[in-house]
This record gives sequence, structure tokens and C-alpha cells, in this order.
Amino acid sequence: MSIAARSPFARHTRAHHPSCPALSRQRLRTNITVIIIHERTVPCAYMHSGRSPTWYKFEVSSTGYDNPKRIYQMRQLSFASFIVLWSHCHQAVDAQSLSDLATKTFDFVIIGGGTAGSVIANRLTENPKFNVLVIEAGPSNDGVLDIMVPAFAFGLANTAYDWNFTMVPQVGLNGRVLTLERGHVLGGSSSVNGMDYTRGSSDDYDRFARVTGDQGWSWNNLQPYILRCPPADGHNVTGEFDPRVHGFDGINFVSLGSNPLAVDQRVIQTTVDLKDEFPFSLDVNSGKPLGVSWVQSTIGQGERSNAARTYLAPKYRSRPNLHIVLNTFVTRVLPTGVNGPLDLRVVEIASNATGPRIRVTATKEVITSAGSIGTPHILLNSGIGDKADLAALGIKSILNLSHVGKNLHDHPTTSVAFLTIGKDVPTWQTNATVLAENLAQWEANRTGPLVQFLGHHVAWTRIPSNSSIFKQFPDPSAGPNTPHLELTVGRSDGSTISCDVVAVTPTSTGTVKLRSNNPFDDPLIDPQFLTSNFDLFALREGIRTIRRFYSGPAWKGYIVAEIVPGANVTSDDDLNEYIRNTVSSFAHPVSTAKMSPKGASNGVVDPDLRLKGAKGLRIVDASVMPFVTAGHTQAPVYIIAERAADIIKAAW
Ligand SMILES: Cc1cc2nc3c(=O)[nH]c(=O)nc-3n(C[C@H](O)[C@H](O)[C@H](O)COP(=O)(O)OP(=O)(O)OC[C@H]3O[C@@H](n4cnc5c(N)ncnc54)[C@H](O)[C@@H]3O)c2cc1C
Repeated sequence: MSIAARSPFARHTRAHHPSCPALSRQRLRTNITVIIIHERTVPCAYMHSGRSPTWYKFEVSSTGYDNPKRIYQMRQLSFASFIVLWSHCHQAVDAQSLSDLATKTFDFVIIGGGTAGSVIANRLTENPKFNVLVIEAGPSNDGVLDIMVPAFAFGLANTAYDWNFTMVPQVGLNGRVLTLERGHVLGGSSSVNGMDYTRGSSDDYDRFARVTGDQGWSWNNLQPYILRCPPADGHNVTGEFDPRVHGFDGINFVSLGSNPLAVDQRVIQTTVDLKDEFPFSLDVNSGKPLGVSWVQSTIGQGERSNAARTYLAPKYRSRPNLHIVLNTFVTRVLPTGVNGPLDLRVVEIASNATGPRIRVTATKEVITSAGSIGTPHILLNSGIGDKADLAALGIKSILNLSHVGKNLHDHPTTSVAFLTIGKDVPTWQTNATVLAENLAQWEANRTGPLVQFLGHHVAWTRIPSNSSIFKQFPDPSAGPNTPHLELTVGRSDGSTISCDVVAVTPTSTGTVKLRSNNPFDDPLIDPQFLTSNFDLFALREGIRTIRRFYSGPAWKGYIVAEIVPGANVTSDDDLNEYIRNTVSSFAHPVSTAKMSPKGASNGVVDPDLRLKGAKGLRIVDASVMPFVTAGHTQAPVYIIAERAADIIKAAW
């Protein structure tokens, strides 16, 4: 059952409003006015060809709502998506339905219907005796083209599906202010992410086990949960992955790229020509990711496989014991007020900043799955965090846990791009006719170029052990199977090749703090990028490594020139300046409510993910990782959430 109220505009589907590329002003049948106020070209983070897709900025006004003007951005062809977006944003639960929640009984209340929250909701409601409520701040993911179509993944930043966070000025990046995308929609960041599926290394999980004192978090002991995410795809994938390291009956889809790229063979040839430095690795998810492997993505049956589509599929959403409320913001968790140990089973919610605050109580547990930014934000607003910091903002402390919001790890990334002799062919990014054709194919049978997202290969490399940097820093990686660098080789759009260089074992750590005592104010996010020289060294090393990759024989006569940073940018100082001016977040913030051993004074949760110093509340999301894994972070979140669901079920 879903409690989400129906939108008055829900009837405005794609069928009612076909694409309208020439639109400049459109009055719809309802009271919405849409005006294109600004047209701009968004530089493609992953391509340096200068042929970025054109986007449009909309000012939207309506009567009858308390938030009459909003600015949205989207592709021209996505006007229909705009209508879906608008209707979803206004599927607000009315005050009556919201206060009705306070009178109902729930065994578990899950804060955040994101990646982890969807897994927990699914697994707990397998038991018909558990009545579960999920509270999600964002709208529904249903029918949103930019979420469903894999190739449109970059269209989701700065929309209503993104929290639109900005960071504090980064001292390590010449004071630049970066954005941080986070999913603000059912399915959370799995609904907006780049869909890369990487578990990280076996060392990463063995280190989780070591630092938490719980062998249940080790690579071997997590295998039942790791194998719940299978690769499934229509084409012949022999030689592109290792079926022995995958399960085939999980809920999520994971697949291999289905549209061959012109450069694929050159990449594979490089793993032969330069095999000492860039060996072929059959499966990035074997626990030993080092080498060049085929990319695995959370794409299935031609569509993004996000947690809302899979773990909250209609057959699960229709369970009578699962209740999902959308567009509803959790402001705080509160004590039950019963004498005895601090018992945090009350959740305070509101539709918006000025609306009434309603309290919902869980009879068994509250599970916070609001992500690495949302979770510490809610805890701090609740008075759970560093007592002195909270006092400075006038917030009464209910639990002095100084590590809340500390220890923020994220992956800094820069890029390298080359000009090739490859010919530009019109693509959906550059040509409206091609886009219309590709979209028609995708809509007809979920195939074609729009099922692709970026390239097919990634190289995972280590900084050599005799490198000078290890005289200044201990090796920050979790072990010898663990890469220091991710290099997205083989991403080509015809005439250019681009490559993300990612430092996947960063040593800079930062914070998530409160800006004010108003829960509706965005937090202060400060990853402290490149404040550690190790991270700067790693990115320099990454740029030099990628230059060696593309100087292999397979690329002779194909690569014409280096576009950025440019072949003349070679000295440490010049590379440092380029890196400081270009680094952005790879969108992998974690560890802001990290796990530590039972009884340890550091950390925020114990290895069973219970909040330290209280009862009634667990945290299950990316914030509990003690370190960032050396890979993308959604697979670890799925794995953590699958095990957490079993821990919770066992407890009850
Ligand atoms: C742009 C982008 C690209 C990425 N690319 C990749 C990739 O290619 N591969 C990969 O493995 N990982 C990628 N990631 C990272 C990965 O998606 C995340 O690490 C993972 O999904 C986080 O899961 P989570 O459950 O911790 O949080 P989320 O999935 O973000 O879920 C948190 C949920 O809580 C909700 N919420 C937050 N605060 C509140 C509140 N106060 N009240 C109610 N609800 C609230 C949010 O709206 C959200 O739905 C990417 C992330 C982004 C944003």
C-alpha cells in the first residue's frame, strides 16, 4: 500500500504532452505556466569535444502551491519529462494524511527511501508480521525518462531529483566551490548515479571486519550478500566477466555494456601490448580488481536498475505491510520520553519548512537510511553529535557523540582528454534527429545507443611500492589487492577520448556540519579535498599513468594530441595547478557515521549498526562505512544493507 497522495497533475503524462522542442512559452490546461528563461550549454564532464548537449532552464510558476516559483533545467526533448517531474514534485501528502500517520502503528520506520532504505524496506516486509513505513523527502521515480534511460544519467543534476548541495569553498582547490549531487527521489542516489557496479576489493571488506572487530563484515563472510547482485544481459558476455563470482537470483540487475565501441579492441590490445602495467582482469568484482576490466553496470532490460525499480518494484510495493510516504522531510529523531536508557523511536516529519511537524513512533526500531549527508544532518539536528558544536547553534544535546558528521571520505577526480583521428558521427547528444530515433528505439524495445552510459572499460592501478610518496605516508589502501587509482580508459565519442582519473584511497577527510539550527537549511559539506599531499600525488601519478596507457602501440596513429591538461603540462607544479583547478567529487561521500567496535568511544554505530549510547535507532547507508572502498560505492551499500536486514530480522 502507498500512502502517497495523488497529484492533481498526474494525468499529464507523455501521452498527453508529446515532446515540444520549439516550445518557448506554453500554458497548460492547468494553472501552470512554463517559461524558458535561459538557454545554456552544460560542459560535459566526461567529454572535452566542446560539443556538449544543450540544456534549457525553466522558470515554473503555479497558483495554489506554497512554493510558486522554481527553476529547473532539462534537455529540450525532455519537456514531457518536465511534466512528469512537476507532477511528482507536487505529490505532496496533504496535512491530513500526514497527521493520520501519527495515529498508525509501525514496527519499523525507515528514514530515506534511497539505495539502502529500499533494500531494508523490501527485506523487512518479507515478514508479513512487520509493518514498515518508509519516509522519503523526494518524489517518485516512476515514469521519469531521465532516470529510466541509462544514457540520460547526466541529465539529473540540478533537477528536483537532486538535493543540489554545494560544498564550502575548498582550500585544496584554490577556494573553488563544488556541487555535490545526491538523489532526492525514491531510490535515492541509485536513481541518479552513473550505474557503475564495483564491489571494491576483498581487502576493503577485510579491513571493515578488522577495524570493527566483527568478522561478519569480511569478504568471505559477506559472500551470501555479495552474490545477491547478478549480472544479466542479452548479449554473449563470454570473456567479459567471471560467472563464478556472481549470483544469479538477486533482486537488482547488473549487466555488461551492450553497444560495441570503436575503441574497445584497442583497449583490449593494450592489455596485451603493455600487460606488465595494464594486465587484463576478467572480473572487476572478483575481490581482486587490479588490471583492465569490462565495466559492469546496474542496467537491466535496457533500463536503469535503481533500488526503487527493483527492491521497490510494484510486486513489493503492493505488500499490505509496506507503506511509503513521499515528498516528506524528516527533521529530527526524538526520545520516546519513557524513563530509562535513551530510546530514539520517534521521528519528526513535515511536508515543508512552514508546515506542521508530525511525530511518528516505531514500536520496534527507527532505521536511518538518509545517506552520508542526510543521516548526520538529521542526527545533528536532533541533538546527537559534538555537544560543544551543537551548543554553539543553540541545539540541546541529547547524546554527545563527537564523531557524527566527521570522517567524511570522498573520491576526488580530475580528467585527461585526447584528440583522435576518429570521425564525428552525429549522436543523440549533438543531433535532435538522432536523439528522436534513438529514443523511439529505446521506447519500442529498450535497446540501442541510449542503453549505453559512457565507456566499456576501467583500469585499476596501484602506485608502485617503491614510490617516494611512501616515505612520507603509510600506504592508505586496505591491502595489496586494492587499487590507488581508477582510470576510465576507452571512453570515446568519435573524435575525442576522455578519461576520469580518480584517487580511490584518499587520505583527506572532512566534515558534514550544521549551518544553523533550522533542519531545512542545507548542511555545511567540507570534504577537504586535496588537503593531503598523498591525494595530490595520486592524481599526478594517475595522469602520468593514463599517458603511458595511450602511448601504447594500439593507439599509434589514432591519437593526435592531448587536449587537457596538454602535453606541455608535465612538471609536478604544473600538474598540481591543473589538478587543483579541475578536481571535482566523484559523488562517493561516505563514513560520516562510521562503524567501530562495540564499546569503542570513537565511531557512531556498533558493528550491528546500532547508534552508540542509545536504543531504538540503527543506521544503514553509506555513512556507516569505516573507510571509503576503492571503487564506486553503490554495490557496498547494497551489500551492507542486505546484511543489515538479516541482522535486524535476527534481532526481532
Ligand atoms: C551523481 C552520482 C553518481 C554516482 N555514480 C555512481 C556509480 O556510477 N556507481 C556507484 O557504485 N556509485 C555511484 N554513486 C554513489 C552511490 O549511488 C551512493 O553511494 C549510494 O547510492 C548511496 O546510497 P545510500 O543509501 O547511502 O544513500 P541514498 O541512495 O542517497 O539515499 C538516501 C535517501 O534518503 C533521502 N533523505 C535524505 N535526507 C532525508 C530527510 N531529511 N528526510 C527524508 N528523506 C531523506 C534521500 O532523498 C535519498 O532518497 C553516485 C552517486 C551520485 C549522486
